[in-house]
Amino acid sequence: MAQASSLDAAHPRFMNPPFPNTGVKTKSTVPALKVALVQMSVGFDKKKNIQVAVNAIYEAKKNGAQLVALPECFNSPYGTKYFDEYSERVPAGETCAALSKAAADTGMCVVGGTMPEKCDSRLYNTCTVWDPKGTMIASHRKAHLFDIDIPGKITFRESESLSAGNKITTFSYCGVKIGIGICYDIRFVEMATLMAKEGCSFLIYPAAFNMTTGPKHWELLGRARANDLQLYVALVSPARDPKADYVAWGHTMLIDPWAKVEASLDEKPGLLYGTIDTKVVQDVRSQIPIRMQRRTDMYETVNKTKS
Ligand SMILES: O=C(O)CCC(=O)C(=O)O
Repeated sequence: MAQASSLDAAHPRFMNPPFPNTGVKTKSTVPALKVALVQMSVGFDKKKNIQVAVNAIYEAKKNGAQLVALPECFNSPYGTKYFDEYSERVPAGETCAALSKAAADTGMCVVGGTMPEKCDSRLYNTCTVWDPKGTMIASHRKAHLFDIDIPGKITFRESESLSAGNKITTFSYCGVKIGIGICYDIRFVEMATLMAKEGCSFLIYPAAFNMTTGPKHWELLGRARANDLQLYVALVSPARDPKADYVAWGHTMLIDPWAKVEASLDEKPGLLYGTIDTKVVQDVRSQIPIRMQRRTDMYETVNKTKS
């Protein structure tokens, strides 16, 4: 079961003990992973953003999480005009140093939301992943750039300043194979399919939907990917700031392999806790065996990023 607690940088408060001592499947022979999803406020002060994230990582640890995930653009305002100024080399910059230290200090896996990454003369929207020793074990550059035009509602062209990544990113932690996509990446079922084909039971999407597509598609897409691939999906958003240039939808959520929303936040800052139980993944996949029933003689999704 997943539960929420509130997050405030200065005054952390706990609404619920997130992981009851008896509730987690310690006797199961298949892996289970306690996770915390951080819906934090993001402003113009980069150092403060990093500190809020680090505080949340410590709060997650105090509440028993083994893995903590931050939202898209957690160290920078979201907008093409900000990416260059807030960008850093990966893993050389202050943001990576803070994430590495927080992972090592807490002994948790930290999925570092996203940050603008500078590499040569290019900018990427990049998620870094840190193991409990503080070593970077994966990084994902957003592969599908958010270029849309809904007249009168929202026009956004990430490709004005960002370059796209070109690989599928998965890693293993505590026996659970995990895949990473970033925000708009979730709209592309092929990418999620390839992550599932690599063995993932859990997909994490640091994301920042907006006030137009958020209410229409946020939950729908999360549940669709969970249902298509029969796995857990986490959508991790910044908290909503109505005064920001780009107003995030919020509603961080964890969805189970039945495509049920296990728990979700509203638009305010908070931490969401839940358990990834790979036994549930196995159950759904054996009870509705679509993975065995695909007509690969008719169609197939192929990873072209590998040689
Ligand atoms: O797909 C959407 O509607 C929103 C995507 C987005 O905000 C992003 O990729 O940053």
